[in-house]
Amino acid sequence: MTKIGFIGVGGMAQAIIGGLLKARAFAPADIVVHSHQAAHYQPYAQRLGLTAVTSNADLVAASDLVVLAVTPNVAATVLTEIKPALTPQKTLISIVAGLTLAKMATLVGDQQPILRTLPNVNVEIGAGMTAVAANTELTGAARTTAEDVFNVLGSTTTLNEDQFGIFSALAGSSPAYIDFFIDSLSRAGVKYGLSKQQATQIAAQATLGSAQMVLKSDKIPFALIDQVASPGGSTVAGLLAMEEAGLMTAVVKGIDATVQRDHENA
Ligand SMILES: NC(=O)C1=CN([C@@H]2O[C@H](COP(=O)(O)OP(=O)(O)OC[C@H]3O[C@@H](n4cnc5c(N)ncnc54)[C@H](O)[C@@H]3O)[C@@H](O)[C@H]2O)C=CC1
Ligand SMILES: O=C(O)[C@@H]1CCC=N1
Repeated sequence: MTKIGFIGVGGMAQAIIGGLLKARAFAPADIVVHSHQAAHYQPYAQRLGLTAVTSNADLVAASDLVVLAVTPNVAATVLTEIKPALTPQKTLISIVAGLTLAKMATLVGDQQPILRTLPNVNVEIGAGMTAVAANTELTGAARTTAEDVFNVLGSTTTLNEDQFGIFSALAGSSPAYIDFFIDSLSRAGVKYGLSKQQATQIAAQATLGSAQMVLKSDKIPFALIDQVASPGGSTVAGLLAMEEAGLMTAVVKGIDATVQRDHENA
């Protein structure tokens, strides 16, 4: 059986592991974990029945797929550390925002098959959106095996690396922005007397249904807006007030700041 190892067991690694376990894509024991704080990963591994190892090198030795899930500031150090344990039979999968295939190859060698990915947190419930880019060493069955890790966790799209920055903003960071929007809707509901719990359920379901409608419909979002905004009705009044407060500009400015920081971190 293919074994998948995670270097770094923070929020994102746990979202991926949770999604893989829910999809029954890997047996718990075939998921190997290590991070620099035993107190964090050992109880987690024990609770889920994962295999915990005590060093990054041991993790690489025990894994066919090695997922780099550390923060960007330590990624280069970790790749240099694991280089001696990597072989061309193993696939290195990075989820680190801003870390290019070329930079990884300089640290672990040109022969290493590598898949650069950018998943989002919704992989945890099988509703993720993940960008993938493979280097020239990753081909055939090995590439399929690596990409399938993310196919079982939701949708995937192959992207040129120069588009990872905008993808990271639109899909990687946006769950936080969409949660912000849902919370704003829900807070408005509380203002009008709904309980926070009920208002959040209503706002979240309306957001979910609207996203599904955009994906299923052949209409663009602007046409769907017109379908909701009845002539002389309440929705158009709300839309105009939101736009007067600068909703679209606020969203685009937020994405600009996200993309800029992603470039700075690269
Ligand atoms: N949070 C998200 O929604 C997304 C995060 N990412 C990327 O995922 C990566 C991890 O992000 P988070 O999980 O949010 O961060 P996090 O801070 O929750 O997790 C980082 C993990 O790395 C471990 N670590 C640090 N130094 C280490 C070392 N030398 N050896 C082994 N493990 C070490 C930490 O103990 C921790 O478990 C980042 O590179 C980020 O860019 C990518 C897409 C989405
Ligand atoms: O905030 C971050 O840096 C990462 C990248 C995409 C989502 N979270």
